[in-house]
Amino acid sequence: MCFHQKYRTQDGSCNNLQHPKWGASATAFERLLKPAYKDGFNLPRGSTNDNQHPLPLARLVSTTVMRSETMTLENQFTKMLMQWGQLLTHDVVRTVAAISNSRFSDGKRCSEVCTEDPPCFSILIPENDPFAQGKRCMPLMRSSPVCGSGEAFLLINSVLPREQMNHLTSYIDASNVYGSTEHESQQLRDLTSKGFLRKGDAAPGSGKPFMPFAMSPPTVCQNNRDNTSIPCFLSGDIRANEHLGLTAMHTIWFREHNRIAAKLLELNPKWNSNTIYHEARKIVGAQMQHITYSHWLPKILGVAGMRRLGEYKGYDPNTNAGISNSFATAAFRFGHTMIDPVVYRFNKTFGVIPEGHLPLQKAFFSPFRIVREGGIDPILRGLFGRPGKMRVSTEQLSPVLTEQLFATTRAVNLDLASLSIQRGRDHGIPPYKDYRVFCNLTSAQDFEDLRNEIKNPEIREKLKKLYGITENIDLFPALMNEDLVPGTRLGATLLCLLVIEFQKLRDGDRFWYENPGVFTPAQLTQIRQASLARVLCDNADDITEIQPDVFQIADFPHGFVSCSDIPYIDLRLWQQCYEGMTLILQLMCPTIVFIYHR
Ligand code: HEM
Ligand SMILES: [Ca+2]
Repeated sequence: MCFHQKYRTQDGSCNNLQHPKWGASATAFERLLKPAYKDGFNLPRGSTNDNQHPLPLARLVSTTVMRSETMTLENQFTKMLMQWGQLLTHDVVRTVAAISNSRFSDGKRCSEVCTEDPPCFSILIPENDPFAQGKRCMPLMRSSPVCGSGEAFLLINSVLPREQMNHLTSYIDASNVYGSTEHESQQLRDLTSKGFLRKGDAAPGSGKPFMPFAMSPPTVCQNNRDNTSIPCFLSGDIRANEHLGLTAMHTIWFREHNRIAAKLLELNPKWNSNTIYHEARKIVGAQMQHITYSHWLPKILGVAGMRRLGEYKGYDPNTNAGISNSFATAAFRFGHTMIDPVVYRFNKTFGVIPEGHLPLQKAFFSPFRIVREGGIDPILRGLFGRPGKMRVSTEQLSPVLTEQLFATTRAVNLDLASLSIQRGRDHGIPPYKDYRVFCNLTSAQDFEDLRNEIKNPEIREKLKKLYGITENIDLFPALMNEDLVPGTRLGATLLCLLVIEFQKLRDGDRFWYENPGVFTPAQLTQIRQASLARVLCDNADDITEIQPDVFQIADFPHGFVSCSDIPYIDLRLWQQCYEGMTLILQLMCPTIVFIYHR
């Protein structure tokens, strides 16, 4: 039963009143196309005993068409374009992982046995792999299936194909700050205060708080090699410590909640702690939606994609905003091809800090570098003060990601490209060819038929050598190897898949910030003032100058303005009027408050 609630639930349920589970946490991913499993319902295509249409080893695909030593710099956008993409990912998708990393049959670790016995689906390494240093496999465990899926019922001659689950609320609702379940949100809230999030230690200098630490059990972050024992930070999404840029962004948004909560409390001393919490949460989520759709997406989708996305026409209760499996497992991983292998760290004048820049592998799961090496500001300046990595079809993932992923915290290094390819097979993602048809592109019978989207003949030749027939081509590597549609940062099929998903996330969200009634018109005008630059100015330790659009390259001091010149949300529009007023005065109240404060 859904009651008409004023605020989003913590787990996203009851956003759609007719279909309460749409977009909710811990529900199955949507499917754009029927899943493709070897046996029709459970076994991944390309598992080793598949000799009908043998697929190349995921790792071989990775080293052949996904790994690149060279990198071209963006000519328009900063590293923040990548960073926002990852933060956004962690608002909308986290696949529920396997419940164990050991073989069910005998408890041996998947990383040791290198087999495909459940839940292991190990990534085998070709013998002549030049970078593998003698390893036989990288561990991968199959994602948890939805209970009862992946089964054949012989008696009634029916199958339920294996489906995977999203742990997060699909909606862009800042669940990366607040958590995606009631339990998570309670752990993050300071229940003794009036609507604030729990704080950690104070940052030296500014005194602004870090996020609290995740206490017991010991976290992966304590594993760093200098024997310091700084645990991971606790946030709404468990991946917040994955690398320093992401952790810095989480810190900014956690502080933004408390900043807004403090202002709302000042304006409305009578509000109770739940009202403060939910009003602040609503404003934070709305800002994330606004930044995503007004500032970030236009740079990714370009004019062509934004036209296809169309204007917002109001909430559509028939649209299911649940994330689709292909978006999680392939399409939105396009961000992996925008990762620069260096974490830049700048001081106030954009000189390098004494501790220096960092190779990316030293930035994985290392919150101690935030606590001990100058806080979040240097990392944030590195994100908006440097051009990003350009998406180029011959330059995909840096070797840091294909050879040294999580090297500091794991016994066996991982390869991000192999993980995505193997994960696609684990999830039964149909081949690239089928998505082309779904997107109204030509059906590729032959590798030559890919020439409009994958222009480089060498890449087509490599794909042909790897896959043999076009029916075999995995979705992820093919999407990544498409040439960019002019004015966008995406290839043709990828553009189609992202437009569909972002339409659903907007139109299927009853609490979408522009949906009439969610905010008053005057409040909405204020939300539209929001920018990431403003959030950085307000919540970094000491960032006083910034470019108004932090995704756009600016070369300090050119293009930078003082923070006092960046528009802000005037929270006085959230001041509630006095109780006992007549209806007409209550309606006019926000305007009176506004004029009064001017
Ligand atoms: C340094 C930056 C990043 C690192 C180290 C990283 C690492 C990872 C890892 C290890 C996975 C899990 C792979 C698997 O086991 O299947 C993953 C998943 C994913 N990543 Fe990233 N990533 C980064 C940035 C990004 C960016 C910029 C985007 C998008 C713009 C992105 C989108 C995704 C998506 C959509 C998934 C699937 C999530 C899921 O289904 O649970 N990532 N990433
Ligand atoms: Ca969410």
